[in-house]
Amino acid sequence: MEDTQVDASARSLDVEKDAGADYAHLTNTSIQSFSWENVTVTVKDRQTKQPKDILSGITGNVKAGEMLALMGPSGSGKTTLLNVLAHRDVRGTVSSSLHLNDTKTSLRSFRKLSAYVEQEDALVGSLTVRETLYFAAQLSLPSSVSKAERIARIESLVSAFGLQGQRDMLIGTPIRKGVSGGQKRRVSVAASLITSPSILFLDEPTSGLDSAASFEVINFVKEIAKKYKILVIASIHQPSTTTFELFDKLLLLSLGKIAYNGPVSGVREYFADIGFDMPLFMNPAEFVIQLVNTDFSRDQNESTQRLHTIQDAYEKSAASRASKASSTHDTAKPTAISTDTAVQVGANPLLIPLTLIHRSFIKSHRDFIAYGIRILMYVALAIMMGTVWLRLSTHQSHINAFTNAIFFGGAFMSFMAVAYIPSFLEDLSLYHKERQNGLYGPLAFQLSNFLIGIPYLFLITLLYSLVAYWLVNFNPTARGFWTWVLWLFLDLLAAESLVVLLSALIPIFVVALAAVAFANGLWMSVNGFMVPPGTLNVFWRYVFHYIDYQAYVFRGMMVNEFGGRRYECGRGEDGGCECMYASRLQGECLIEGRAVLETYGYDTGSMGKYVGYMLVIILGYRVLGWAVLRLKK
Ligand SMILES: Nc1ncnc2c1ncn2[C@@H]1O[C@H](COP(=O)(O)OP(=O)(O)OP(=O)(O)O)[C@@H](O)[C@H]1O
Repeated sequence: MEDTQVDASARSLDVEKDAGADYAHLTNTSIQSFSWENVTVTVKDRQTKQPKDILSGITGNVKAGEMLALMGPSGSGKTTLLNVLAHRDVRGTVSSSLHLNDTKTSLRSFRKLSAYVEQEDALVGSLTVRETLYFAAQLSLPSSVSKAERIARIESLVSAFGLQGQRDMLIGTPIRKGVSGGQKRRVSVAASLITSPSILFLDEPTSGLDSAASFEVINFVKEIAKKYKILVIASIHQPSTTTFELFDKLLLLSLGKIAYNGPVSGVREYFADIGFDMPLFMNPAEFVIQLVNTDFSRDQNESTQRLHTIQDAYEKSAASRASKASSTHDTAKPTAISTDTAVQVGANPLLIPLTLIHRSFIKSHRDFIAYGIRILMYVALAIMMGTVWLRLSTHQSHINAFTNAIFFGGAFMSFMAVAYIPSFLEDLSLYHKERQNGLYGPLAFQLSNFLIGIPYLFLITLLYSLVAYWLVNFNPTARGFWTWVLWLFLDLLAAESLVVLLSALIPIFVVALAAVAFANGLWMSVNGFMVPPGTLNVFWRYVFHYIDYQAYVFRGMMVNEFGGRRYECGRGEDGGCECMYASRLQGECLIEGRAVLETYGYDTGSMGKYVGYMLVIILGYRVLGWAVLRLKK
């Protein structure tokens, strides 16, 4: 089952895998230094509503092949600084001066040159390690990078991160065990390096890992940084001593200001010089964090005083002067960044939806719980419906049962689209992370989501109809069957598009669930079954009935059943003919199905028009869904 196209193409080039172990293309030759001066971020304080600096005057730099640790107590501003440095969106007013080599950075050049690894892995659990890197390459590399080169990059990254043994292992889903937590992190970092960035940002790369796994992850990153001259900036909580010592530099923050900025090797000496001796055998990372943390101190005044002493000492220190000097620029002679050696990021936008469809396809056929269970649920529902309304006859006493079955078939099936919410929210979270990394936008996501849904929803429609339609004994003609399939398929397409719209708008599981259930409840009550359209009061009719996709599905299915069928009337005690609906065939003791339709105000023509309305509604939901994703950052 796991023998996919990806494996096949990768295997065909297996001969190159060892050649890729030391891959020159990963080497950064364009960026020698990245520096930042006076980074200040001001927000409107939540409580006082006054301007508040959550970062002020942060200056620093990192050089090719160096690894900088951004540390500080919780709330000290690490994430905010990391986001400013990575040119990501930050709440508040940002003032900063960022330089690559000696050149002021631009967002465009920076995106091409850097990669950002989020705290939470943005991985698809049902892909293998190698497939993950393959899709990262497909989504981020331009078509000018040949297939052989892609494979070489993948293989070199697999070996650089010590993942040879896990190459064909799944990342892992909640029900299928995959690689370990530390290996997952390594895959995330490796995937972000596929574009050969010069600067790598890591947000809490060791969170959730034990100290051995943390050391392993950071050690791999360190080796890569040294070997390929990559500049690494990582925010990190409390590393163990050995992990801490892997970093070259430390930028220690507290309450938005610098408490220390300099070599890791000089921490002990520096703090001893300003009057804070580090006990022997103490983890230096723990020592410095405790020193600048004011949150849990018994004596708040004392800890605040101590922090001010440390921050003032840093301000006056040689380390601060050195940092400022190396972050100041000779703007008269800027060194141009050679963009020809910098990687060209960006896959062909036309191919991105195809790559996303390919990825979803692998995910759907491996992730049985998410997809197979839903199919089984629909088949079970079909059996339930077919046996409840079992073999209805064309006697007039079954007309109501037919109508109820039609309502249930359309309305309940669209209601069950709520089962798609968890899977969609998972895809949405991956999309948000990949969008932040500049891989693709809402259009590619919407398009691929819609296209991948089509065969799947058609399969559900067909399975459901094959069982339920014939068991119930709806209009037993091939034309009748396929017309029913068409309406149910459109129904599910609309229901799923509604799920996408509402879940994109409110991406919280329980709230999205409530919103979709409410919307479906509304569409059910005004679709014409509960209250015939002619009787429905004007507000509900004009505001909601005409934009209710379930109304067109109910109408279409009703016309399919009653448009051309006849039903036998009953016989009274005197043996006379008693028809529930009057029609031209009353003399033959029959009811023409159209008489049933008339009570709802339905005519039998214009099917094309109503199918058109459905397509407009589906398109409308998708366009709105796209707009929501576009507006939400
Ligand atoms: N509007 C605001 N009003 C007041 N304080 C704010 C506002 N916005 C952000 N902050 C504060 O700015 C600080 C910086 O947050 P940031 O997430 O960068 O810290 P952090 O060091 O990454 O924290 P953690 O380690 O807990 O993730 C926090 O203390 C936060 O409460």
